[in-house]
Amino acid sequence: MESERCRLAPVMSSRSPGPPPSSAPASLQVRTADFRNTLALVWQASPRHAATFVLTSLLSSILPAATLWVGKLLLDAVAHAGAGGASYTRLLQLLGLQVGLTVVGGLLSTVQGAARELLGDALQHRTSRSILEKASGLPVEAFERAETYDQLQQAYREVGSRPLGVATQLVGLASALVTLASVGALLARLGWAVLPLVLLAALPGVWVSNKFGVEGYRMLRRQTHDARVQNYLGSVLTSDALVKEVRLFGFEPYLLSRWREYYLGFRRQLEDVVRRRSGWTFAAALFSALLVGLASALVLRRAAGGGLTVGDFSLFVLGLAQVQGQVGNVLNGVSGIYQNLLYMRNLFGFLELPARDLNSGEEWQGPIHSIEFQDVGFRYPLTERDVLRGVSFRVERGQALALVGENGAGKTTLVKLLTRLFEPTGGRILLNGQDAALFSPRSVQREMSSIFQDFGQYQMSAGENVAVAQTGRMDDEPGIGQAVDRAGAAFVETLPEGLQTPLGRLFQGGQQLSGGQWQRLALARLYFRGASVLVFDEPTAALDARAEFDTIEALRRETRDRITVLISHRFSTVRLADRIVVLEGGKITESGTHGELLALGGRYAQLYELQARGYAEEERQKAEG
Ligand SMILES: Nc1ncnc2c1ncn2[C@@H]1O[C@H](COP(=O)(O)OP(=O)(O)OP(=O)(O)O)[C@@H](O)[C@H]1O
Repeated sequence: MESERCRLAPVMSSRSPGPPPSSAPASLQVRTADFRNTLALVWQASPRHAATFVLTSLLSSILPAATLWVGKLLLDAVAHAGAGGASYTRLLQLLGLQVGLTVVGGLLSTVQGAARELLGDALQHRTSRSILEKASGLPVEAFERAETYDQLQQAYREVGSRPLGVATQLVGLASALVTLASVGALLARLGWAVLPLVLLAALPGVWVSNKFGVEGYRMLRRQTHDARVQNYLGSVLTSDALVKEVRLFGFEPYLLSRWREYYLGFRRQLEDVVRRRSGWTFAAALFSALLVGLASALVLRRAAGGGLTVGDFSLFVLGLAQVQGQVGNVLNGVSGIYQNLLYMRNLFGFLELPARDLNSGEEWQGPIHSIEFQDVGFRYPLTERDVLRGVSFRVERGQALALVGENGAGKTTLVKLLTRLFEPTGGRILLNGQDAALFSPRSVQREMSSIFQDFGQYQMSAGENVAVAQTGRMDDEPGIGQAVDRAGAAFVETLPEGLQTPLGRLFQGGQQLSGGQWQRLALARLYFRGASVLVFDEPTAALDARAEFDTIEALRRETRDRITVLISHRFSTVRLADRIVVLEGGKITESGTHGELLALGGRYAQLYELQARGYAEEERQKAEG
């Protein structure tokens, strides 16, 4: 059985890798669809703020040309004022216009910033919710694959900035085009070659930034899996669940050195990219400076010939910076949208994972009276070995069925099939004589309750730890109390706030429980759901002798009008079952009552003898000691 409790959230690294190495490059069609979907995502997150953001951005985009023109008029007017060419009133009018433009610009940019911030927040919330909704609809098997964790991690990383990035860059692109066209028209007046030279000067820098943007993305994409391993190593060092083992065995230095090895690998790749990018960036800057110098020389030649006013020259100097900036914005906008869409694929890729509709199929009604496995086989996805083969048995209401077998025999897998977390890959399961596959998993699961070997220890209140089994009855304190009593979890009453006491070490004020106490609470959770099938996977593993006895008594009691399925390595528990099934290598090798199996003298008898001998030896040593 895999230990899910030890699988820790990947939270330790500052790296932000892209998609996994296996993801194929998306076609143009996919990119176009992603683009549309991203914009839809942004719009739906908050139409009001999205519209405000677009409008204010576009209005702002015409301000630079207007400011340049008014500035030129003002300078020319000042130059002529001395010679009586412009009155003080005229100068004041132009100044008023300039101040007015600045005020409008400030207002637009304030509203734009506020709209962008609120839009970003709404977008982050909406995208996170989509991811969580998707994750909650994924089949259990998806959580048993490393790829799912890669995709989930990548999707989460893109939540914050990418969708807003695409929208901002698109709006920025449109605004830059408007500014470029208007300022470009003003510059074109200064000579036919000036504008093309200035435009050309902006290109190399943008090309370099685009080239290395894509390269950076590919680098992160290659590193995704290793970064997750690194995260895991870091989280082992900071895990409350593992700290005891780590300290005792003293393998912190080993973990740290492996963690650092991964870092050094990432570092080498980063250094390579930074080195090449720096060289290219410098070359681009050099080329750009040459072209700008040429354009300036052309303008100065015209000035020397008396063909330019002071205002025109100032327009050239300021316009040059504007055009360069805007060409950069246009091209960076295009490449930025492209790059952000690469990352958005990670998010959409995750959101497109096939979900399992737990509600598809007929609605199961009423209690389950009988369960029959008919020649059931199972193979985990992407593996090549059947872990269950030709499994057949029947169990009815009022009976307890025990599954026995060595580690890895297939007991938990069988329970996963029974509880419809997985579907058999061969044979069928009959419930009350009807094929379980016809009914929706969710409706069948309502009739089942379980305590798994790796049961949850939820960092919530004690009451919530029980009531999550049936959230419709969250406030049913008497019901929760009864379940707690049935599970022998009386310690809950001694907690500072009773059922309201927060549990676990993760959050402030949380009370930590012992392994056995957590297990009793998980039992209470099992009882809280009024199910007709109860599944106990190692229910006494963490319990002391007294608690084990209580649990066995409870099992007897609970079985009377239900079906109980029990997995245990403790024969003291197993022997009470009405029917015992022995699994070996995924096949049933023996089945019968405790007495029958002992009489048979097979595998069961052998394992039982072994355990009994162990107990007898213990007793003898105690007596002697
Ligand atoms: N998610 C999985 N993907 C692939 N193989 C799996 C998966 N889970 C379990 N297995 C394999 O299936 C086999 C049966 O595992 P299972 O957990 O059912 O055994 P078990 O009898 O419950 O063992 P234990 O007594 O140790 O809990 C094992 O060989 C195991 O490696």
